[in-house]
Amino acid sequence: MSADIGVTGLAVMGANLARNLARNGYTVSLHNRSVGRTDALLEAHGDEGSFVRTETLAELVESLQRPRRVLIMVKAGAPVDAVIEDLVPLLDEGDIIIDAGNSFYEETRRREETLREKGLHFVGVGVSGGEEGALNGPSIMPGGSRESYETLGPMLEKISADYHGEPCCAWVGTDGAGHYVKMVHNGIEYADMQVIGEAYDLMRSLAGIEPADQAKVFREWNTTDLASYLIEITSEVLEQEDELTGRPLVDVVVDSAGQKGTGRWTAISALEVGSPVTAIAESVFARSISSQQELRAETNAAFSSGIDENAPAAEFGSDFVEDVRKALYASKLVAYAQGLDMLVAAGEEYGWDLDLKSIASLWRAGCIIRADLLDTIMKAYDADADERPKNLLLAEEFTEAINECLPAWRRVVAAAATHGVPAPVFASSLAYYDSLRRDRLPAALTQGLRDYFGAHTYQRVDKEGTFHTQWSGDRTEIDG
Ligand SMILES: NC(=O)C1=CN([C@@H]2O[C@H](COP(=O)(O)OP(=O)(O)OC[C@H]3O[C@@H](n4cnc5c(N)ncnc54)[C@H](OP(=O)(O)O)[C@@H]3O)[C@@H](O)[C@H]2O)C=CC1
Ligand SMILES: O=C(CO)[C@H](O)[C@H](O)COP(=O)(O)O
Repeated sequence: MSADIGVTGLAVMGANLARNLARNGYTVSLHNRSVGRTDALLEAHGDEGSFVRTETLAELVESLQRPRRVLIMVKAGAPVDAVIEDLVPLLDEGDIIIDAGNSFYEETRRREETLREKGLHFVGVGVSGGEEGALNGPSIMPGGSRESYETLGPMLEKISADYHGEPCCAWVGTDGAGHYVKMVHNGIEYADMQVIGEAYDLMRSLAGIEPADQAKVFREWNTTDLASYLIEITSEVLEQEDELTGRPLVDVVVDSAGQKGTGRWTAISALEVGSPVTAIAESVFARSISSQQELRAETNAAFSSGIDENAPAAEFGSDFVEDVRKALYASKLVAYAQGLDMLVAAGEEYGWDLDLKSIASLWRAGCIIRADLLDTIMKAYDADADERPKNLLLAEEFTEAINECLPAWRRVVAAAATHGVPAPVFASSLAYYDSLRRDRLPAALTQGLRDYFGAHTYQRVDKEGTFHTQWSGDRTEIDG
């Protein structure tokens, strides 16, 4: 029997996607560089659907119906190129290679261009949902040609997460657009997790709420406008007790956050397209600082917080917890606003007509950043182009929410600074909001300084033109 699709790369994600495809009625050919993974999958789950066991890529390709669809789910980077190099001589014009890993979008653009010249479709697909999502329905963000989506789309939509009858899968744009959207999803994921961490740290350090009690707080928050997958699993992580020591498990986990690259790429790309994703970038830096273990230990020994130990203890009760919830929600909105802004900037840069409403719809289920607020985000972009908000914060629902959270947000950032608890994303999100909101920024002074030392010129608020002042000369202003 010829298979509908081949999957190569059967670690956690590939194996679960293959099972998901088979459970949905597709015949799936299986391949992995080391055949042990293929056999392990067949042994444990071979009865879940129709699978074809193959040992080589040639056998995999041979087993597929045309046009052939080969889904690669290997480690991002050089392994993807290695697999493509081995696959290409085995394929014919019109066949489709799908890279569903977390590949860097520029590499996807390069691969797509090279393979297009050979008559092959190369589809970079963002997949989110981790192990569980890959099996039961992930959020899927496919790029590549529209033509390839006609063949591939129905299959991807069928295995994607279902949000009230709608698939969390839609074509997002050509070449690297799918991987770009997934990358920004992960950037938001970084910020979302960081603000959760800051809320936890503040409630623990200032209000003395232990992890098991915080689990209850997060569970309660999950019934508010913060409701989301990450808030839900935070309560589960916080209530977990370490079997070995009886302590909260979170206390015996090394406080050094890993990162595989997507957050860093988001920050780099944002700098390149000129999009100020301060919350996302700060959350990447927060992970970097956390992993500077030796420097942190030395600094911890060298400095104190500088807080007056004899000052009367401040009260951090239930009002503070509610303030933290509001600061968390406002900062989370900023992270989404920044991620979506960045997509608009990247769309202009790379020629993608990214539809923010559709993208928000893909994130409503299956993915790590799924949250109730995505429904509201979708509605905010459900308008004619000239009526869509320029920034998510300007959507009516969110303007009201920010106004409601603002006093609490300021109190929390002030408390964090006063008491020496780092809250980089709470603080930078507030600064972002204030920067957008203020009528004048000190950028005018920056322009003056640039003009002073480099004759970079400036514009005036009261007349057209470009001007230069002879700052160190007779101080006259001349046309620039
Ligand atoms: N884990 C997650 O939650 C998520 C992961 N992703 C992305 O999905 C992809 C797969 O992730 P995951 O399942 O965690 O697996 P890994 O990223 O750990 O990759 C392991 C797989 O890559 C294969 N591989 C590595 N090097 C090569 C090579 N040179 N040639 C051929 N195959 C190679 C391995 O084969 P072998 O068994 O022979 O070593 C194995 O099948 C990655 O891009 C990841 O970033 C996306 C969303 C969520
Ligand atoms: O894509 C994912 C979730 O959406 C992966 O889990 C990814 O590994 C998360 O990034 P990092 O490992 O850098 O935290």
